[in-house]
Amino acid sequence: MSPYAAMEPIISQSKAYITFLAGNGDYVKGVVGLAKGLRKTKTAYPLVVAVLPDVPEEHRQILESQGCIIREIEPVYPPENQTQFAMAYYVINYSKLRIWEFVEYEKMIYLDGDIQVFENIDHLFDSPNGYFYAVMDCFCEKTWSYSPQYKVGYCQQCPERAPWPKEMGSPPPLYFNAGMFLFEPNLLTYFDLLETLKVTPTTSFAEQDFLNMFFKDVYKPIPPIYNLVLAMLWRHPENVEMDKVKVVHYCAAGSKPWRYTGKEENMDREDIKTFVKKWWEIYEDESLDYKNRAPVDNAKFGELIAALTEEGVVQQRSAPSAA
Ligand SMILES: O=c1ccn([C@@H]2O[C@H](COP(=O)(O)OP(=O)(O)O)[C@@H](O)[C@H]2O)c(=O)[nH]1
Ligand SMILES: OC[C@H]1O[C@H](O[C@@H]2[C@@H](O)[C@H](O)[C@@H](O)[C@H](O)[C@@H]2O)[C@H](O)[C@@H](O)[C@H]1O
Ligand SMILES: [Mn+2]
Repeated sequence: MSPYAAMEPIISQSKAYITFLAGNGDYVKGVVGLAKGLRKTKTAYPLVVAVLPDVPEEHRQILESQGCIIREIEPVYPPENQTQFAMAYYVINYSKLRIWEFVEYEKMIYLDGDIQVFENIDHLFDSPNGYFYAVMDCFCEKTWSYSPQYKVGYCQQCPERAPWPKEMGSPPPLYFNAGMFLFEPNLLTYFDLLETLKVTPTTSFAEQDFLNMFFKDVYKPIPPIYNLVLAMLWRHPENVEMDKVKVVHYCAAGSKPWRYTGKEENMDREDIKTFVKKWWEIYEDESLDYKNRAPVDNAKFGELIAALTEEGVVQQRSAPSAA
C-alpha cells in the first residue's frame, strides 16, 4: 500500500497566486512590483511568496507590508550533476517544486518574480481541473544554442519554418515556459515530483525541463497573452496579439526592469522600453501600496449582505444576547 494512502485528501476551495523568492538580492523588487500589479488588477486572491531560508527578514517584512503571505520553504537540490545550466543560478529554481505542498489551496497560479500582471487573469482559475496550464516557450534565443531544436532551427512557435527532420524521429512534445503556470497543489504529486527528481538527470533549463517532462501528458497550452516571453517580440511577432497582452515575463537578457540599462541586444526596442516603463509606473505608484489600498465601502458591503439575505443566500443570525 502506498505510504501516502493514509493521507486524508485536504479538500480546499481557496485559490491564490504564488511566486518564489531566493537570496538577498534585488528580485525582492520584482516581487513587490508583482504584488502591486496584482492589486491593481483588483484580483480576488492573495499572493503567497515561497521564500528560501536565505531571504532576509527585512525583505520578508517589505513583502508582508505589501500584503503578501510569506511561507518559508526548504531548498530542493537536483541529484549530483555536471550540468552546465543555461544560467548558473537555475540550480536554485528546483526549489519551486515545494509549491505543490501548499494543499491548503485548491488551485494556484505560479508567477516568476520577474513577471508583471497588467490585466485581471482570475478567470484562469475556472479552467477544468486535472491539467497543467502554461504558455509555450520559444527555442530561438542563444540560451537554447546547446539544444537539438536550435541546431536544426526548429521552434514550436513556427514548425513550418524549419520542419523537424524526419531522420530525428517525431518532433519534441509541446514545451512550456515555467515562469507562469496554473496548477493544483497535491501531496501525492508533490512526493512523486521529489522522488522522480532524484532519478532524473539534470538538464540546461533545470526545473523547467523537469516540469515539462513530468507534466507532458496533462500540459494544456494557453495563449501567449498570459505569459509574454519577451523574445517572442523579435522572434515570433506574428504570434503576439500586443493589444491583448495581460502578463509580461521580463526574462530576456537585460530586461529585468529593476536592473534595466537598455544596453543589451534588443533592449533599445520601443516595445521593450514601454513594458519596462509600465512596470516602473506600477512599482512607484504609492496608491497601490497595501497600506494605501482602497478602504472597503461598508455601505456597499451592507447592501450586498442585504441583497444576499433577501435571496436566502446569507442567514442573518441575531447576535447572541449580551446577557
Ligand atoms: O536570485 C534569484 C534568482 C531567481 N529567483 C526567482 O526564480 C525565478 C526564476 O528565475 P528567473 O526569472 O531569473 O529566470 P528566467 O525566467 O529569467 O529564466 C525568478 O523570477 C525569481 O522568482 C530569485 O528569487 N532570486
Ligand atoms: O530555471 C529555468 C528557467 O527557464 C525559463 O527561462 C528561460 C526560458 O524561458 C528560455 O526559453 C528563454 O530563452 C530564457 O530567456 C529564459 O530565461 C523560465 O522563465 C524560468 O522561470 C526558469 O524556469
Ligand atoms: Mn523569469
